[in-house]
Amino acid sequence: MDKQIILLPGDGVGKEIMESAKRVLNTISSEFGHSFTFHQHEIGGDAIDQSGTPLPEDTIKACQHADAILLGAVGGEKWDSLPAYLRPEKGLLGIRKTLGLFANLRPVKGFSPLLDASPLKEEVIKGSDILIIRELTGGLYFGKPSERREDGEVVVDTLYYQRNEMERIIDKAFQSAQLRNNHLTSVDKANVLESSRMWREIVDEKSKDYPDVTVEHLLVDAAAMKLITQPDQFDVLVTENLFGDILSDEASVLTGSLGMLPSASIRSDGVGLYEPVHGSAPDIAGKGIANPLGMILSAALMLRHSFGLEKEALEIEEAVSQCLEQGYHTPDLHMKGGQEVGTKEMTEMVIDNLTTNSVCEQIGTMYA
Ligand SMILES: NC(=O)c1ccc[n+]([C@@H]2O[C@H](COP(=O)([O-])OP(=O)(O)OC[C@H]3O[C@@H](n4cnc5c(N)ncnc54)[C@H](O)[C@@H]3O)[C@@H](O)[C@H]2O)c1
Ligand SMILES: CC(C)[C@H](C(=O)O)[C@@H](O)C(=O)O
Ligand SMILES: [Mg+2]
Repeated sequence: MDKQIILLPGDGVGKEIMESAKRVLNTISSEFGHSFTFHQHEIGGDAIDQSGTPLPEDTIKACQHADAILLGAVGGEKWDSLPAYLRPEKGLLGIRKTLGLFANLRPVKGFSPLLDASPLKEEVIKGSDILIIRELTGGLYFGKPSERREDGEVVVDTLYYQRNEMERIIDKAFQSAQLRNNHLTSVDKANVLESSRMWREIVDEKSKDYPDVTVEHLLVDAAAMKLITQPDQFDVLVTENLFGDILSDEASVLTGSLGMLPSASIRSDGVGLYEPVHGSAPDIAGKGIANPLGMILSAALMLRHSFGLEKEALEIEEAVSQCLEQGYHTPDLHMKGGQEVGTKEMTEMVIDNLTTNSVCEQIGTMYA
């Protein structure tokens, strides 16, 4: 299979972990006889430094013509004092919006060797397997106006959604629930927000089209509590943009580290963008200790979702699982025993396991 893949390493640890993903994909392509061609472009702070904008035109064009996109992370202190419209994060929001990537799938699946790496009790997190579906191109992130008023004393952010923007993500969530365990939790703040009332109304309307799916509504504050006290109550969780951002970082605690979570940003058809859930981690950037697994697992999601390469995706997931079973872990994973390694060594171990795996064991798909 011949594929053109755009790499957007971005800033901080983004560059370090992108190298890991590229190496793993090169291994997969030579093992399976595919041809992946990589084209690297700038986004975020890196792009501001090079071209004065967080999302250059040539990056947009390249992404529009690609088969898939991998993104590392954007942001960092260096650019913190820039006005909001020029910050690195605008590059990420811009590419998501420009490509119409309204559905962000964030699978939260614990690997058993990491049960003791979480501060939560083993019996609580055991078997955690949740698919968070986050609306990605609407809500507070994109509503206008978003401004500080002239006298400097008033600020406004606008939570704006059109009905169809809610309908399409809710449909996606019901369909994902049907491919998993037919249970959907919808998270909102319908006791306060008008937008959440419309959201809940749509979920109830849509549930008639998916009679096999049981639906539970939760208010976001209670959902945040239940996510880490009774994670087994969740299977597919759907929510709007900001709630999904916050809940997914919280849910990463179930897996032992934020560095473990992959994600897929997609639309109904066309190109998909794959990115770990975490950011540029300025506190550890440049030290060679970032956990590359969220990025590597994002590459596996890309193979599965954009290219239909299920076997190859499973091979990567299995190789990651084997590394952890062998005790290899980066410092963010507070595993008892085992061997602490850096980004490069961890990547090396994944590649080692990939090249020695003769049979691919089915470990279940990361998301439906
Ligand atoms: N997708 C993205 O590009 C993205 C996502 C979140 C935050 N950000 C940006 O990143 C910058 C830093 O934000 P933050 O510090 O709040 O969040 P962060 O996700 O970068 O880091 C939060 C904590 O998690 C740790 N961490 C994150 N990824 C890790 C990894 N792969 N391995 C080991 N530890 C890891 C960090 O060291 C830090 O302690 C900000 O500019 C923010 O806007 C970007
Ligand atoms: C960097 C930021 C704009 C981004 C978001 O809030 O969407 C990040 O936190 C994420 O989760 O992908
Ligand atoms: Mg986030």
